[in-house]
Amino acid sequence: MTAPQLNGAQLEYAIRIRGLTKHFGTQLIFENLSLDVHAGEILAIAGGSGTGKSVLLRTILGLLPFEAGSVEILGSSDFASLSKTERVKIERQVGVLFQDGALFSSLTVLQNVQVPMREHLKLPLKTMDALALLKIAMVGLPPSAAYKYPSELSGGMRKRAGLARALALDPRIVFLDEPTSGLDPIGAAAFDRLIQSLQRTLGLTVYMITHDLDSIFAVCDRVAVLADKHVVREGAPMDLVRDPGHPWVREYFCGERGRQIAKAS
Ligand SMILES: Nc1ncnc2c1ncn2[C@@H]1O[C@H](COP(=O)(O)OP(=O)(O)OP(=O)(O)O)[C@@H](O)[C@H]1O
Repeated sequence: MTAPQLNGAQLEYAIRIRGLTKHFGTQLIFENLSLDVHAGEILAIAGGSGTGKSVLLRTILGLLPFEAGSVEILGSSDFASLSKTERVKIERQVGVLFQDGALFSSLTVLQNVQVPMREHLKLPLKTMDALALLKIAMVGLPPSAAYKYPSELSGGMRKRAGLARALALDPRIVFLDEPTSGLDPIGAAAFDRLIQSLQRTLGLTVYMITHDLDSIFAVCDRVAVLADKHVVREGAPMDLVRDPGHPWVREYFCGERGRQIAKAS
């Protein structure tokens, strides 16, 4: 596993969040939330509905403002204080797979994968075609999928196409928003294996929002649990089973299904 580097030095943390406070109007979403994402790990973000998993993702990506705290990505200064040029440099090293794949319906898979390339790289079309086909193969799609439109693909294939687009610029961090939701258990397990193999081969840091206990135990190095407006528990999945430390964690990880999966893994 190759850890991300900054000016030649290995980075310990891919993301560092400190003292984050965020409101929507009068609704407090995060209060003094801190979280470290280790370089080269697969981190699951879990928590009940409405605890802010998606808001945290969008906040890290700089898509939502916040009132206090800091977000550092790949050894940068606080993301919010970066110049436009510095932000673009970081953004190029980050890939995102949104929940529904967020593909453009009027573009083929190949064209979808090329969207970030067109935005950030100045390459001849032939080179972009070759690169996009490579990414499409990397996520386990057949070459014929490249020329299909999203509506012509199964849900699992759309997720893979979205992942190919997230990998378009060879990112160092990949954010996945519920990557296995809507997939049958076999498709979900195959997608988990794909993520793990890409993470190992490319040395990626993976930040994955998930409700899927199978995924958490199969591929995640650590889990961070959101509740009560901050991260209430983080650690290896088995550590959370042994020592839940919070009622939601106990209910989720130590219920019958959690215990069964933990026992089998
Ligand atoms: N743009 C917005 N404007 C106002 N409130 C918002 C906005 N986006 C999210 N919220 C609120 O922030 C809270 C956290 O929402 P979020 O979508 O992050 O939850 P979640 O943990 O991802 O939930 P789920 O697991 O159900 O997807 C919710 O109360 C939601 O209503």
